[in-house]
Amino acid sequence: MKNWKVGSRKSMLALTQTNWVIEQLKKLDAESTFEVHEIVTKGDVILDVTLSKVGGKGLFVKEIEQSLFDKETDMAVHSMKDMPSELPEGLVIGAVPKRVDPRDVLISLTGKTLDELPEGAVVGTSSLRRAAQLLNYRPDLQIRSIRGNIDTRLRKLKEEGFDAIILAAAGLERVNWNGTITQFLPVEISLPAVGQGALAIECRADDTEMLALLKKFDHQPTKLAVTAERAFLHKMQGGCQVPIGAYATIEEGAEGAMPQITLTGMVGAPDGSTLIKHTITGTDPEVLGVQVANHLLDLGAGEILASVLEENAR
Ligand SMILES: NCc1[nH]cc(CCC(=O)O)c1CC(=O)O
Repeated sequence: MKNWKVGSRKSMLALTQTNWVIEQLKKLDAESTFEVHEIVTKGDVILDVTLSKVGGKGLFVKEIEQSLFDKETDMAVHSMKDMPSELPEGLVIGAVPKRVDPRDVLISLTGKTLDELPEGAVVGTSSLRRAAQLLNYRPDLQIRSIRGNIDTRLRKLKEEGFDAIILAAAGLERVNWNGTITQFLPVEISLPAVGQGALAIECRADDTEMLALLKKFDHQPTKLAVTAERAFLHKMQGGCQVPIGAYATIEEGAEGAMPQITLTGMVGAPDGSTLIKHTITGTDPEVLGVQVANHLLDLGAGEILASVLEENAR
């Protein structure tokens, strides 16, 4: 019998995810109770600046991690894509639940798909990754920054003159707003952010009781895929504010054989002029992430990322 304290951001999406995780954990451990602690992060406070310019990794997780260290909370539910590729010493990801749809989606007021949007249409996104890929596919589009939680962005779509906005399918699915989606963008056009569609449950590395509970909730194929994507991100030295995407799929091996991981990585110039992508299949997620990253670095990804960092410093 234990009362676990669960840290969460205050947004509708964060609280929905946290409550969903709690429901699942209750099924695995009927003895325990859980209480949610709402925590405001830097990313929630600074809303008027493009994410890539706010700077610093882990904008949405730092304050929550501090509360874990201070033992004000015992676990925290994050969107995996908001997690920096390296965790602070003393904290671990205790469970990676099964991933939901990893794709980006287009939401347009007129119901027009990406191919049908008129010449010069205004598309809202503050993600350099999404901008790079959209402009590479449709150089005529105008990309405009849009910030805020998903409810705010859907309101701005209507009120601020966007023809369309791009969001993650996962967030909309979790809050039951799939009905707003006009088009699921194929990963060949918009490679998702590292970890998109997955959750990370973070806890203290020495909390064996918590770890034992979370272990039951871990989804191995998702963990393998996300590990490969995050190894790639780490080698590219990127946070969530860089024009980097990665997506891994898992093919279960025959009886006793290792699952096959197919990882695609992407780095793009935010103006869409250059897009570098590469896919490799292997069995070791860490090795695979580094291999894909090294291949992209050989093709000039380092120069693209350096010029983005320079742009942000201005
Ligand atoms: N950038 C913010 C963010 N962080 C996690 C999600 C939801 C999707 C997910 O969990 O992968 C979103 C919204 C979005 O990108 O549309």
